[in-house]
Amino acid sequence: MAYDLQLSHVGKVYDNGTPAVIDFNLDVEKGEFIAFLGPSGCGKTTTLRMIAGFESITSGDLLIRGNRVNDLLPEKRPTSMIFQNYALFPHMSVRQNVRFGLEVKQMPAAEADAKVDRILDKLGLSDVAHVRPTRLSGGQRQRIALARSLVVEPDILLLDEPLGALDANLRKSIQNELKLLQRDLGITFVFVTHAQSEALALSDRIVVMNAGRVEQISPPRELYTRPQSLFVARFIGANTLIPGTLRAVEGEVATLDTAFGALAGMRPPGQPAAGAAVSLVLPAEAVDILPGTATEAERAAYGTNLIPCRIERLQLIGHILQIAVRLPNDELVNLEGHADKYGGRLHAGTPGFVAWQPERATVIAN
Ligand SMILES: Nc1ncnc2c1ncn2[C@@H]1O[C@H](COP(=O)(O)OP(=O)(O)OP(=O)(O)O)[C@@H](O)[C@H]1O
Repeated sequence: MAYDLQLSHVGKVYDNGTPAVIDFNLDVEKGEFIAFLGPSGCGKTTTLRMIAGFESITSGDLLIRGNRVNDLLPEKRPTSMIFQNYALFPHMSVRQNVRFGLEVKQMPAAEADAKVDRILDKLGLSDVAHVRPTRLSGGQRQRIALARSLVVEPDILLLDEPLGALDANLRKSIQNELKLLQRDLGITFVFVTHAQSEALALSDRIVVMNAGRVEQISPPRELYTRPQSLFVARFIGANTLIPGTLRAVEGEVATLDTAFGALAGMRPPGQPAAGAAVSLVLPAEAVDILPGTATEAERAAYGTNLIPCRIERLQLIGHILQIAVRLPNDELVNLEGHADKYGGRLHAGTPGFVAWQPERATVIAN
């Protein structure tokens, strides 16, 4: 398999001794959309800058299309980078901004003009080609930055929080544009964000980072439904974590002993031994709430995965029922479900059960 981008045991220690990135491994296929996601300071930008060549690599290897590029200058790499503030030249027109990279490459004028025309057209900027970017909106400036990066036809486009400066509505619409553009061009995108909704909406795979290390690399849905560490379970989605000790693993299902009795979920990665400290990760969307009046047969469908609770609050918003329940340990859990599913059987101030099927929850080692 030929990869577009490979990071093999890549590490970065800054001159002041800060270990910003530790043993980073990732193979990216051509045309993939990869997001680096994690809290502030976890090493996302440093990793992106190492790929671009703006930051040196302390250890490991960086390969682009099979060629080691550790020591290659940024302008010699087949990458283009978009910065959060776009770094447009204010004294140049949109067209001049976009054309700049081709001039640096000393491309013949006619060829450069044709390429610039094409990309301005593609991004809907032809009408403002002669305007200075300072007079344009955030969304338009974002598109100019994209045009300027894409006109040089990079193999890999690197984006550092490119939507961070936009308001929520514009962000949504540019997200869609970005995804369509990426599919259309078929080039590899590596995208840094600390907004999980953005990473989940855009990426083929997400790299979750924590304190310089990679926690998990997975497609969005898998990250959501099968977190592999407590950090990921806390960082992504809305999960309730129930601590316990591992009792047994049978096939794909693990049972753990908890303060609420024996509970079951999908087995953890690796081979933790019986008695190991583990947690059950219960995604909000995996939970069914049963009324206290549920029949024996209804309850039996969940095996031992039933925790008595008190239904504290119900609020109907459109056809979505928002439910707050209190567990026996006093923890408040917020859930929501389609109103039809509950058909008026739940009542605030009454007892109920939190219930789930084992395959909808995950057991992970602490
Ligand atoms: N030039 C530098 N010199 C020394 N330390 C640095 C430098 N740049 C970043 N760091 C440190 O390296 C670590 C990783 O920083 P980095 O900017 O890569 O994180 P990030 O995940 O991109 O954060 P953010 O989301 O806030 O941009 C942090 O501890 C940061 O303080």
